[in-house]
Amino acid sequence: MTPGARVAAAIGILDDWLAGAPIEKLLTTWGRQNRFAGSGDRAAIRDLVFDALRCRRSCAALGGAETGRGLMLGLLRASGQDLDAVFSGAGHAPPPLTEAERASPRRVADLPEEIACDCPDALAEVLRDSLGNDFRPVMEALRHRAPVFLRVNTHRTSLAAAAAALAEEGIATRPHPLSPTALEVTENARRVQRSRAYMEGLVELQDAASQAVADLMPIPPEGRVLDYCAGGGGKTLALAGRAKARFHAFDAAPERMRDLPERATRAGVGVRRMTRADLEGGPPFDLVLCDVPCSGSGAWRRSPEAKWRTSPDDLARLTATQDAILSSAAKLVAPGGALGYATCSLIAVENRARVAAFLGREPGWHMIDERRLTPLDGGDGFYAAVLRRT
Ligand SMILES: C[S@@+](CC[C@H](N)C(=O)[O-])C[C@H]1O[C@@H](n2cnc3c(N)ncnc32)[C@H](O)[C@@H]1O
Repeated sequence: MTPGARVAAAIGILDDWLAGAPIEKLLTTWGRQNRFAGSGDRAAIRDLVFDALRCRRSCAALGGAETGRGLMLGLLRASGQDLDAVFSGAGHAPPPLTEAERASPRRVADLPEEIACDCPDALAEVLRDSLGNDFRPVMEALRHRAPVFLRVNTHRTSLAAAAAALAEEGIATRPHPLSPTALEVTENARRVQRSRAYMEGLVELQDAASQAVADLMPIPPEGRVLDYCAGGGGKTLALAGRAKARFHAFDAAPERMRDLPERATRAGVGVRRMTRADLEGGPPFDLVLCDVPCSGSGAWRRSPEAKWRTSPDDLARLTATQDAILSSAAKLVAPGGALGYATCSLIAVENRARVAAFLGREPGWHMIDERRLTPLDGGDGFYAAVLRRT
């Protein structure tokens, strides 16, 4: 496909997204309906779409309209590309620029602050309150692609040996200060999932801040550990890779854990999936981690759709769920045991405020550790706290 044809495809997908369709579904449908497009074309179109979504407000302002065409025009204008070469009208390329489009603003720096930093209107106030002086730099960081990180399975290998195995396959990495198990991929990230190191379980794809959250959890040697919101098991495996203990995983939507046994086998660790009945009848745990559902605002670089589709009502529903999860999970912790709370959110009401509310309503707990990370630390934004039962 020509660059113009790729842009035309991205315009169509963005128009459907603006009409309310979910982005992953649109990209999959486009791939199915355009089987002539190779993997390079599909990846390039995906990049264009995600780049425009991250910067929706500024792209629309620079493109003169909040349409697929306006967003792509704004995106290409912001990166200084030759618009007439892409919007040529030749072949499958989009039609040439109109006079009005030529007259749109040219530089992101000339736009008002909240538009220039692509802050969603609906959450602007809570983001400003939560981030304080970091508001502008964090929102700016969220306008760009996230780095690719790997977690080295230190159960199987060392950081240096994993980096050497990846380098043999042309994948360049470097250690990252957020976690002793983290490698940042600096070249050929798209090769990772086909690499021997990945397939043999030496490394997993996992954000470095997510690894830092697992690092904060006090794993009792030989004790019983429960990942209470296990999902695909990213945190479960990060915990199990770190220490010898008996690891268990639970999720209110058990189907989310379906790949966990295969991933655990690849990593060479044991994880037992639990049902609600197992939890109700079983002995307590020495550590229970609640990696709760949240706005995902710390991960908006990877999932930019959520940046524009999360409302204050969604936040209210999420905080109620977070409170309920903390209260249920606390009942599963043994005396003297620990309760971990984690979100990939930058919004204070989902973070420290939830822990404070829990400590206010449940006697016999105190906080022993806490960490707040933003994309300025290099990885996704995360919040984690560890509470001890007295
Ligand atoms: C942020 S995701 C977990 C991600 C996962 N820990 C990881 O690292 O890959 C939150 C998970 O909580 C689960 N969940 C939602 N409500 C729950 C509840 N009341 N009890 C337990 N899990 C719940 C969701 O199904 C979802 O899989």
